[in-house]
Amino acid sequence: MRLDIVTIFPEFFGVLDVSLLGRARAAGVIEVGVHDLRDHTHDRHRTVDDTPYGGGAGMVMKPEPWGEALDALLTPRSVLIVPSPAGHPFTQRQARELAVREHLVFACGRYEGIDQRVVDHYSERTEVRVLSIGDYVLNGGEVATMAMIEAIARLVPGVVGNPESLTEESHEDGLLEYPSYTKPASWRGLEVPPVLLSGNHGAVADWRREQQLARTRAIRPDLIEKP
Ligand SMILES: Nc1ccccc1-c1cnco1
Repeated sequence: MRLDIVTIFPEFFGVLDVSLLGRARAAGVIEVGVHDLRDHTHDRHRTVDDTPYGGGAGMVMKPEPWGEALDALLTPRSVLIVPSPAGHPFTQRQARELAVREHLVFACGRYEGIDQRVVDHYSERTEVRVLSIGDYVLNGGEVATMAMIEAIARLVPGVVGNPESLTEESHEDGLLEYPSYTKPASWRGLEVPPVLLSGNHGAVADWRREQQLARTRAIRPDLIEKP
């Protein structure tokens, strides 16, 4: 898989050289390119934004630099991902779908966003996904991009050492994960649930499933499909 990121803060992604993704890059499983949007400006001030048509506060990112930057990166097999508070929810299902794609290009917008014609133009030519990581306001797409890259990259074969560890996790099966415990069996007067010490694997599996359902009902009833 190849990831390309376009941003006005390329230094923000320096951290990708360490952590899980760093190993994946070293193993050649994932290639990452970070590109400065300002390299696609041609004025003395390297301008990437301007005032919004129709008035209003803030600035909008100009379409021309984005057009030049994305033309240089996108191929018909790419997916253009645009983080946005107005996007479709980024979910584990999205992460799984994107983890098997060849080429992801992330467009990190700032200010009040990117001129809408950029999404409209590329939607005619390639797959575009406008995605939100949650219902809150960030200053730009970089943090959202980092979160999505971590969620996606860890699903790419060869990135995580033990693929088993990818299955029993929250949202992987549509439910929240069960509570976990380790030694000591007693800590500050709190005991590990006895079933987990019983050695009865069937009983442990049943208990864990019950815990998943109870937790999901209590914390995220929205995740439980309506009949
Ligand atoms: N708030 C934002 C501002 C700019 C780019 C993305 C976002 C975003 C993405 N998911 C939630 O918010």
